[in-house]
Amino acid sequence: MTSPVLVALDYADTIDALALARRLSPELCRLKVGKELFTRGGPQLVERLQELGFEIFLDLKFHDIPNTVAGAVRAAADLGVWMVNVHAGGGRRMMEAAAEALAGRSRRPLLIAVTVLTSMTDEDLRELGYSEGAEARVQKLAALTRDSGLDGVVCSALEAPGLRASCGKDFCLVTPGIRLAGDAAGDQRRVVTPADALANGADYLVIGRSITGAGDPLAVLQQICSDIA
Ligand SMILES: O=c1ccn([C@@H]2O[C@H](COP(=O)(O)O)[C@@H](O)[C@H]2O)c(=O)[nH]1
Repeated sequence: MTSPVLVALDYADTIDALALARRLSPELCRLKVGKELFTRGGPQLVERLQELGFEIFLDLKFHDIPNTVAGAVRAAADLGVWMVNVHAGGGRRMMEAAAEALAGRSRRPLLIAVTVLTSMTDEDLRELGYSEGAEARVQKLAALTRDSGLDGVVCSALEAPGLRASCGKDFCLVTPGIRLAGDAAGDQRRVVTPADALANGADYLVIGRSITGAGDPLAVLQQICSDIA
């Protein structure tokens, strides 16, 4: 599997999610299961997607006290997922507890932390009381994530060049907010095309509605894969 594409299965119905998965191919993408679909389908749905041959990014963005997050990350690892995440805003002790929960496993998921959601702007951050903009805040949270022993971060591909420079080539950069040229941004604010995201240094591209909302999702996925090959 060399494709960097992670298709976000944001469905309200497990039947629709499984139907889309059956139209796609594990050769072309991994699948991301987020809060809505997991709340509908639970671990059984993740297992069914894995049985179809897909590696799963369990995008539940855990953010709680260290003991609780450690337990949640352990449960995700027991499910056999490929990647799991927490919120960097939970702080060093929370992230260290999450990393520690996976230590010593022969096979463990990649553990990454969300920095600043790609739906947020500098103005949104100001409203929350942060004086720095998204770029600076992402840098700060990524440094804390790396120092806490995690594998990488979720960020916008706009921040990828700076993070490559500061965090090195082995730090995993997972980038949602991906839009094909001409697609509506919707609720996303820091958006980048697939080719530009990879050129900026992203490792993985999270793509939801540009694929799932298409008339022929497989054709769009194939086009993206051939454009970035
Ligand atoms: O900062 C973040 C973190 C996670 N996401 C998730 O990625 C997908 C994006 O879907 P699109 O339809 O391509 O906008 C979605 O599941 C989000 O929960 C994010 O967008 N930004």
